[in-house]
Amino acid sequence: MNILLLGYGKMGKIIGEIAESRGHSIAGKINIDNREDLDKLDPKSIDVAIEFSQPEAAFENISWSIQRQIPIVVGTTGWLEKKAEVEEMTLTNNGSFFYASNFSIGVNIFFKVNEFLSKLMNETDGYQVSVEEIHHTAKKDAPSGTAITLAEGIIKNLKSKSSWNLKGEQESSDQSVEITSKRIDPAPGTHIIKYESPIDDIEITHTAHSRQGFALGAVLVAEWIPSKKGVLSMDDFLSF
Ligand SMILES: NC(=O)c1ccc[n+]([C@@H]2O[C@H](COP(=O)([O-])OP(=O)(O)OC[C@H]3O[C@@H](n4cnc5c(N)ncnc54)[C@H](O)[C@@H]3O)[C@@H](O)[C@H]2O)c1
Ligand SMILES: O=C(O)C1=N[C@H](C(=O)O)CCC1
Repeated sequence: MNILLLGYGKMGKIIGEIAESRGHSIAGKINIDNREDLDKLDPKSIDVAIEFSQPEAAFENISWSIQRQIPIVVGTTGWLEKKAEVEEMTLTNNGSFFYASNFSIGVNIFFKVNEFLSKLMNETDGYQVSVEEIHHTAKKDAPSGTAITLAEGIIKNLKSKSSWNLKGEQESSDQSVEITSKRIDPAPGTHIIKYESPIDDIEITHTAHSRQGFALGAVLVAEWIPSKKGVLSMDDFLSF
């Protein structure tokens, strides 16, 4: 496949290496300082675009791809206020759009464990749930997209919770899942769910040791998406 990399920073570079090692070619490596190179590309020669840029850039990159009928796999976080607009654009243009807050297979197993645990926690009172995420200091958004997905998984399953808040930025309440964001180098991504009570604590953790798992997941989805249409997610891609 011929893959366009929209965003060629820490993630784009690893994705490019993995894609080439799997026999793919790279149609372009687009960054903030060479966006004009997009106009030199023949959209028909591109099989799929992979977008890992930054929150302010994602919407424009996604729109560019969808309007040219190029399937797009998006990992950029922190732009979700525009997701409904992108979904509508995808359907209007008969395009293919895939977003995941986290492409690691391990994290997607962790998402399911989180949902199962939060369902079980309806059976008892007295535990206070919270989410903590730890990432490197260059990360632009907080909370992480993964922490938001985890909080949404809790809200969907734990009857006592209906919203989430970022500690130190937004007010907390009894109905809210509090998320704490920490920035410590070189953390590629750690997420902790804690249920605390005076008697005991229950804690589950996912720790990424590198960015390799995120990048491999994005390439696997890029290999899968060209034959698919519509608004797609990890639940469509994974069989668990
Ligand atoms: N979903 C996942 O699994 C996952 C995993 C890791 C990172 N991320 C997210 O991916 C994004 C990128 O992470 P990173 O660590 O590679 O960041 P990074 O800062 O290392 O790289 C971002 C790159 O985007 C480029 N960029 C900025 N504006 C652009 C534009 N208009 N068009 C094209 N490129 C542009 C920058 O020049 C930079 O090289 C972040 O939002 C991060 O949260 C998601
Ligand atoms: O390094 C980042 O930035 C990461 N972003 C994603 C998020 O916000 O959840 C995934 C983990 C790494």
